[in-house]
Amino acid sequence: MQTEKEDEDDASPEEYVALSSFTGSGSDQLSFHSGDRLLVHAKPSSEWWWAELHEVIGYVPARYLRQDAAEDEDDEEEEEEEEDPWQDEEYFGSYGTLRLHLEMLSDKSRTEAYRQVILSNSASLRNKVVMDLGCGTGIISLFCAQLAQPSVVYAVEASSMSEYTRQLVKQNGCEEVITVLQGRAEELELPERVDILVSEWMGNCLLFEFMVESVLLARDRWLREGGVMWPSSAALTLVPCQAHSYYAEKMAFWERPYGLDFTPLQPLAQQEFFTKPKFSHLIEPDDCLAAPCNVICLDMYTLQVKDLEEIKAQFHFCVEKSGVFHGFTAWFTVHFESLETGGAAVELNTGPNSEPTHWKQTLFMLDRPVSVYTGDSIRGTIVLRRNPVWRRHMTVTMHWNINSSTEDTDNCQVGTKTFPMWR
Ligand SMILES: C[S@@+](CC[C@H](N)C(=O)[O-])C[C@H]1O[C@@H](n2cnc3c(N)ncnc32)[C@H](O)[C@@H]1O
Repeated sequence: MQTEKEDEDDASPEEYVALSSFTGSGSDQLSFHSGDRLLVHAKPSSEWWWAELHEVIGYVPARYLRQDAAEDEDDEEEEEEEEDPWQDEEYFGSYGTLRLHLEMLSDKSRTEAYRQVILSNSASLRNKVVMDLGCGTGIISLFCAQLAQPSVVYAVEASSMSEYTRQLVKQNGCEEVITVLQGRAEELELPERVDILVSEWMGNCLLFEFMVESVLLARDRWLREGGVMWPSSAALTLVPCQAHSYYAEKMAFWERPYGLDFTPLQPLAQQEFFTKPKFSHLIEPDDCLAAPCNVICLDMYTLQVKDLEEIKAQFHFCVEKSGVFHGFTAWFTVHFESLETGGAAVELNTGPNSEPTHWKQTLFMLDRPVSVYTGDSIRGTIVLRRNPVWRRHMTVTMHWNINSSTEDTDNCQVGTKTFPMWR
């Protein structure tokens, strides 16, 4: 009797087209460019397939491939009917429940930053028209109505939470000022342009969920000439770091549990725990091996939706203390410009030197830790590539190069790794 796997191996390879470029890490992953045609020989897991390109064979991430449109038009039409690339039902479904709103409102640093922006700009907000895009429970709109005197706040919310937002607005006596509009911002009509567009759109590693696209589209459509964006700019910060306890918990554990050698499970552990980034990581400032560096800076006035497809930056860290380089940690900061003459900008920093927020930080583990020494340099690039199909997802590719500072070694170690978030 043949096993399923043998059946698969015997089948003739299927042709797939690459939706976007991919740079393989390690010797068993295959690199390819957008539009390349690959022959898939086997699908050992739902995430990684065994494929061939120009007579070279290796593992490829399944989510980068799609069957040829010409061959499979009917299937594709069916698929597209079934699956929304924005996954709005799931996305807005989760914002229709209290769990996420409780998490966000309990995050004092986050919520207080918005409160502070409004309070410190209350004089300038007088008689202004405000849009609060993705108002959720309406907290930012309520701050505007209570702490300043805008002429109107359009509180836009696509999830079913908006029904409660209306009640909260009424309950707090703000119905004269706040107009709650239920629907996707992209599909709504406002009676006028706005002076201020405020939104809390940031996701893990700044961009995940890509709500920022809705904000940019609303800016182009509804913000009046000279109007203000809050946040006004955003930065992604990166640092090479140690992660001893996470490494011990997920990888070193298999070295000798109960006195037995379980190391054959380590490659599996690497695939299972280190392929995707770890959200909700809290890095100790002491675990930073170098000074953190702002790798990406986005200007919310000039950023374009098309810029989000691929954001690439270079980094150069100078190792400040010897240790084990387990990976990179990323976090973001947003700035809110002041409207008052001489007023200070407000900053919301989600890094390890500020009060922890509900985003915490994002940890990207290398496949193998590397010892580094004071004076070594770590140079490289980071590329945030939006998923061409699943529009709320992206991959983060890091390429790095460690140059030793010690004279007796001519040691240059190079690595590349692509992390899906999540597809
Ligand atoms: C991160 S939450 C912020 C909620 C609220 N502003 C706060 O600070 O607590 C983002 C909210 O935006 C809503 N949202 C996301 N994209 C939207 C869009 N295109 N149109 C309308 N609402 C949207 C979500 O349903 C969610 O409630």
